[in-house]
Amino acid sequence: MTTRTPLMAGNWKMNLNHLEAIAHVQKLAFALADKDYDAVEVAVLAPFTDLRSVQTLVDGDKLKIKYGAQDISAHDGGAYTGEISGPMLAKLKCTYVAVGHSERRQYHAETDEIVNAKVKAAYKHGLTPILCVGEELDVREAGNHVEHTLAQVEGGLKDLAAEQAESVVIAYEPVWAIGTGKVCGADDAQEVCAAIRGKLAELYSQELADRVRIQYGGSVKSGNVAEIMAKPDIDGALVGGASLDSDEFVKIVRFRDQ
Ligand SMILES: O=C[C@H](O)COP(=O)(O)O
Repeated sequence: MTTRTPLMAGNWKMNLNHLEAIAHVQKLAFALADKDYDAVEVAVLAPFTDLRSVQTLVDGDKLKIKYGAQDISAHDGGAYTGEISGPMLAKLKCTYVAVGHSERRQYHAETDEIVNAKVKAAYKHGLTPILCVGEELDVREAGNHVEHTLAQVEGGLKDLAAEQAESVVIAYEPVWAIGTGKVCGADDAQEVCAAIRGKLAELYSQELADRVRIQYGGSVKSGNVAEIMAKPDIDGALVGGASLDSDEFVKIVRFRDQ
């Protein structure tokens, strides 16, 4: 049986300046112990302006917390005002980068083609993409949520070789459950996460599908994380709001105790 180490990632979104980021990571580092890191991989996805500060802290104190960015340019460099490239993130020793978050798709018109180009840019520079997928409320109400989400998975991974796809992290985030306090039921989340694993098996192989970590995201808190993590195809959480509270995020990391 394949064992997948759960990945608990805090997506800070556009919160915490670089000083607040240092204080926040210090609190996490103080609270988390080796036994936590043995059981769970812990990561923070910080705003670009925080990454150097987070890197300095993590390197300096040899912290086991991983970190990454919330977006990446599809381009390696050049005249793309405001963008941040893969080489820049790699230089900051980022491990992860979120790609195709619904807020990027919604507010920045990111299509599956753009998301696919960003996933490829991440791999090109040694970063692990967290490919975010999930349906809007009207799609769920119409009963098309599985089909919609699987199309995003396929679009995001288009033309990727198995050697790359085997390390991808997929975050299933139903848009209607993000920041709303409305959690997708654990059974409903499991239904889609199982379908995503099935899609990976179809695109690549069952062996590869069994190795890929699939997270759930959308109003995850210490009070609901255990139920979500009990589902066989859910291997972690992408946590927004609750990751800004260090005590709450530590409880989420320790989901087995909740
Ligand atoms: O990336 C994280 C998700 O958008 C979830 O955000 P949330 O936990 O605030 O609902």
